[in-house]
This record gives sequence, structure tokens and C-alpha cells, in this order.
Amino acid sequence: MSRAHLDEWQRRSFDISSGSCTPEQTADAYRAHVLSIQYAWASAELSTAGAGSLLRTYSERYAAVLDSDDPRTGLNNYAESALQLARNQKNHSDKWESSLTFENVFNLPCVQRMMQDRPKEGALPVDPVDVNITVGVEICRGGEKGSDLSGPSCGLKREPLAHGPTAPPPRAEIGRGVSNLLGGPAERARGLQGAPLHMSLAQNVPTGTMPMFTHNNFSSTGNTNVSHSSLGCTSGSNVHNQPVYFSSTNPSKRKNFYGSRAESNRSSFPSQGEQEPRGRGQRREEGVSINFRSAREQFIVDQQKKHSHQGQRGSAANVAAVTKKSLGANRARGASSKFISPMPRQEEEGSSKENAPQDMQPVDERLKNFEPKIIELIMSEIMDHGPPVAWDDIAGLEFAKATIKEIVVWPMLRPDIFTGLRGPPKGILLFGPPGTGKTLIGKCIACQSGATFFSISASSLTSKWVGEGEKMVRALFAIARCHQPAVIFIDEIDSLLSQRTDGEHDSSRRIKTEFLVQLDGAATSAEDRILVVGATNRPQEIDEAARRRLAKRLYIPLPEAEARRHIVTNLMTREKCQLGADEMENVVQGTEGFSGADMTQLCREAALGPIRSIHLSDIATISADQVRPILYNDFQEALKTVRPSVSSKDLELYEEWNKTFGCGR
Ligand SMILES: Nc1ncnc2c1ncn2[C@@H]1O[C@H](COP(=O)(O)OP(=O)(O)OP(=O)(O)O)[C@@H](O)[C@H]1O
Ligand SMILES: [Mg+2]
Repeated sequence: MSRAHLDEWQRRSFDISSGSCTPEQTADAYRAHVLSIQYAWASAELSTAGAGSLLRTYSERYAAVLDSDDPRTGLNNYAESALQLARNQKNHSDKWESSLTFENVFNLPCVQRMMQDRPKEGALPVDPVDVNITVGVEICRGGEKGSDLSGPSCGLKREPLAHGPTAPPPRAEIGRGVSNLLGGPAERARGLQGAPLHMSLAQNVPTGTMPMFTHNNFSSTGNTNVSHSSLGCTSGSNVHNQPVYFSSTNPSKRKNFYGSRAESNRSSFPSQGEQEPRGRGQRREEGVSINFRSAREQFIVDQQKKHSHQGQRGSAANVAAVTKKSLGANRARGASSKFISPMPRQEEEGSSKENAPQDMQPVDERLKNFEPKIIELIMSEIMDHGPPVAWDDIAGLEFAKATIKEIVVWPMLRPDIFTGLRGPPKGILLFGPPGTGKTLIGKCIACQSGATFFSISASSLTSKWVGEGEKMVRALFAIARCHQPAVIFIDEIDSLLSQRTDGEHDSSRRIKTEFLVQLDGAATSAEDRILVVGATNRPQEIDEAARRRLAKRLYIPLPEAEARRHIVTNLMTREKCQLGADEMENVVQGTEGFSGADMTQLCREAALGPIRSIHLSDIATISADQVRPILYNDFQEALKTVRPSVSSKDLELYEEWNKTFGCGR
């Protein structure tokens, strides 16, 4: 080995032999030894034979430290858990025998009581809860101890004791089976004594109606891990209808059990409802036996009481249903089973529904097919609640304003005149350069038309859920129909109704198609007063089908000189401004090619002039009255920074499109 490794080896060996190492350190040192050996062998510093021999030696020493249960020298890594396991296993030993025999079973107080009760009609043989058997304590000498039948499969005999009590079988079976067995001295004398319990049961009780042994009614001090499968009893029936623990994994047997139990409920339990009051819960109340009752038992008892009025149906079904329900198991499972919504059922939510606010319920029969959440979304988000805008706030655009009034306002005033050919178009398209007041017109329609106004954008109709977008469109038009007269304003309509291409996403294509269908009025009648107003500054991108449906295409151009003056005057009336007529004229002439939005921006910039002229040290203290008015000079300064946003080239495109498709003069 290399020198460095040898030094390490020596150091570790010294540590180990010094006796000062803890078991952990010793184990680590040995493991490092093993690694060093492997490393040396891999580096051809050790022969295979030498490495093998060393590995064996140090692996053994390492393992010895790990496995030793001496706390001074070993880690006892595995021994503890192994011993634990071994300890738990002891009840599985073949030598273990139950101290409970048939003799001492009959000596049990509960069995005695049951035997005394037996002559009484309808009495239950035994209340399982009242049985209190202590396993592992010799009650009296076991008659069948060592019996060959209780050999390795003695769980058959022990199972009822270890896992719990006998929940009494149906009375029909009791008569032939357990009660006879336990209650009749003759039967006992006939050689049942000493015979394993399961043997007798098997002889007397028909298959599928074996009494079921459940574990929750016995107290057991022994740790009996005997599996249910060793019981040999694959199904059971339970007068108390407690939850049944199946010992069989065979589904067909379970099925048989269900079948037989259902059958026995119908045929063998005509008076089960009468028996019920004598059941466990009742007895407890009488104070006959107060034992520990688990929460589950208490629940079942409570449910039995609750459903006692349904005695005719038999509490078996009730409790089974209740128990299953509490576990969520009353639903049919599997791919083919019907999905049951976790929402409360109609009858359960009846009272809360009465208290529900009126607006949560569909207001119109026509909306009943739409989900309330979509309706709510459209009502709350799409309906516009912006600040009021008057027609006069819109500068210029006289032709567009007149046309809109003609289409929107008058037909609403005189719907009787605007019928037939005079009927208003179903769609208007406002197109033009950006910032010319298209959206402003939309807001004005919202305020002035008196119609219900819906303002939507493409984003409000897109959804991650497939089909949700179309549903929204349908719902939108349906709601609009319910709130006539209605205006649906679609700002930036090009993003929603752009030309359909092959590469586009399927969902947006479907939304578009749905929109076109709705726009066409296929779903609306001629009398419906729904107007769709679209606004765009990219009219050339609009789908030709949509273009046709938006029959009135109005060009919203850049404001002319008069309109620009109007905008400046309008905005300056709210400010302290000293602008002479000539100065105003200069401003108007100097803003050729400005859009309405540019004009607004210019005014804002000019309005900052007086503030900028204030000395920085005074800005915190100066009063509003002391701020000087806006002057022509401020406009001149502002004109240096504010530029028109629409290029003349773009303008030509709009003019061209207007000539081709526009409806203006
Ligand atoms: N004709 C106008 N009269 C008064 N103000 C206007 C006018 N046009 C534009 N404005 C002003 O410009 C602002 C922007 O206008 P608006 O949003 O209506 O433009 P737009 O045509 O919708 O632009 P875009 O095509 O970019 O959406 C308005 O808030 C308003 O202050
Ligand atoms: Mg706009």
C-alpha cells in the first residue's frame, strides 16, 4: 500500500487497539479499513488473494461490532429490531395455547346469563360487548389443550377469543347453531365438549351465515397476531349489524355473503325491528353492562337510534349504509360507476337555498342552461361601470356620432318606427388610428344609450378550460338578450376576430366561430335589440366574415383643426389657463396630425409648465393659488416634446381601407 494509506491504516489500528474508541468509532475504523483494502486491491497494490483474506477478516470484525448487543463494544444495530420481532412472534408459536376451553366458556358470566335468558322469546344469546374474556390467563384447565385439532391451525379455535367476540348470528341461525351449542346442555353432552368451536359451528351453521367474529368487543391482554384467514370462516352475519371484518380475500365468497345476508334480512328477520331494542345499545342504557364503547360503536348505536323509526326496513341496511357513508364507501366504485358530486344534495341544501341571495339564482329561464359562475362573471366583469362620458366630450367626429345616435339612440326611443328595413344594424365597427376616440365613443354609448352595456375584451373570453371560451360567448349573448336593449362593445376587436389561419390555436378558432354565429344573429330573432360595437386600429386584420357582419364600418379619423381646438378648450376649462385666441389658433395649427390622445398628452405636458417654473425650494410650501396659470409658452415648450403618434404612412392605410370598406361619406 502507498505510504499515505499505510499511515492512515496504522493510525486507525492504533485507535482500535487502544480501547478508547466508542463502538461507533470502531465500526467506522473497520469500515475505513475495508475501503482501504478495496482501494489498494483496485490500485493493484494488493494481490487478489491478499485482499480477499484481509477483507474477510475486517468485514467480520466490522460486522461483529455492528451486531453485538453488548453496549460497550457493539452497536446492536439489528439485534434490537430482530429481538423485537422475535418477541412479537411468540404468540405465533405452536406451543401457545388458549386457556379458554369449552368448560370455562360456560363458566363465563355472560354465557351463563345468556343461557338463562334463552327461554325468553326474541332474546339475544349474548351481547358481545358484555363478554369480557382475558386471554392468556388460565381460567380453568383446558379440556382440549394439546388437541390435535388445535395444532398449527389452532387459530380456528382461538380466533374468536383472540380477535374478539362473537357478534351473534341471525336468530334463524342461532336457533340451529350457536345458541343451541351454547345454551343446550344436551348438545354439550353430545360431545361438543372439548371439540373445537369451529367444528361445531361448521356443522350447525349454514355456509355464508357463520357468526362473524369481530375484534372490537373483546378485551385481550394477549398479543394475538393470528390472521383472520386462519379462521376458516369466510363470512359472517351480525345481528347487531356491526361492521364486518372479512377474513376472506375471495370476492365471490364475499358476494355470497352479501347475498345471503340480504336474503336473511328479508326472510329470517321478520321481527328484527323488534329485536333491535334488545340490542346492545338498549341494554347499556338499562345499565345491565357498562363496558368500554369505542367511538365507532357509539356512532353505530347513535345511528341505530336515529334510524330506529325505519325499523321495518331493518337496521342492517341502515347501519350498513350509515357506516359505509361515514367511510365514503356508499358510492359505487370503478370506471363505469356514475360520478357523484361531493356537493350537497338538493334536499339537504333546501334550507340554505332559501336563504341564498336572489341574484345568485338565474334571473331568466333562458339562462338556465348556463353555469351560474359564468353568468356571474359576465354580470360582474363584463358589464361596464366606467365614469360617465357625454357626447360633447367627444371632439369632432360629427358624422360618426350622428350615425351612432341614429343606430343606437333613436331606435330605442321609437322601436315601432325602426322596424323592417329601417331596423338598426346588428354590428358597428369603429376603426381608425390609435387615440382618436374609439374607446371614448364606446364609453359614451354605455352612458348615453340607455342600453345595457357589455364591454368585453379577448382576454375576458379566453380560458384554460376547453370549451369555456365559447360558453362565455354564448352566455354573453344570452344575457344580452335578457337585458335588451343591449350593446356589446368589443374593444380591440381584431384580437378576437382576426383572420382565421391554419396555424392558430383551436380554442381561439372556436371562440371566433361562435362569435360569428352569434353576430350573425342565428341565435337571435329580428326583434332582438342587441348591438355589437367593435373598435380597432387594425381593421385590415379583421376576419372578412366578421367584417361583413359588422355592417356599419365607421372611420374615426384624426381630429381636424376644429376638433383639436375643442379638445384643448375642453381640457383647459378645468384648469387655470390664459390662452388668447391667436395663441389657441397657433396651438391648433401647430398640432396638425395629432390624434385626440396626442392632444390630451400635449395639454398635460403644458399644464406641468407652471409647476416646473416654481423653484425647487418652494414646491413644498407654495399654495395652489400661487401656482401661475398655463400660458402659451407652456404649449410651445410642450410641443417640443410631444410628437404625433400616427405616421402619415399609417394614415394612408386607414384612408385606403376606409375607401374600400368604410361606410363614411
Ligand atoms: N375625439 C376625441 N375627443 C376628446 N378626447 C379624445 C378624442 N379622441 C381621443 N381623445 C382622448 O384620447 C384618449 C384616448 O382615446 P381612445 O382611448 O378613445 O382612443 P382609441 O381610438 O380607442 O385608441 P386605440 O385605437 O389606441 O384604442 C381619450 O381618453 C381622450 O382623452
Ligand atoms: Mg381604444
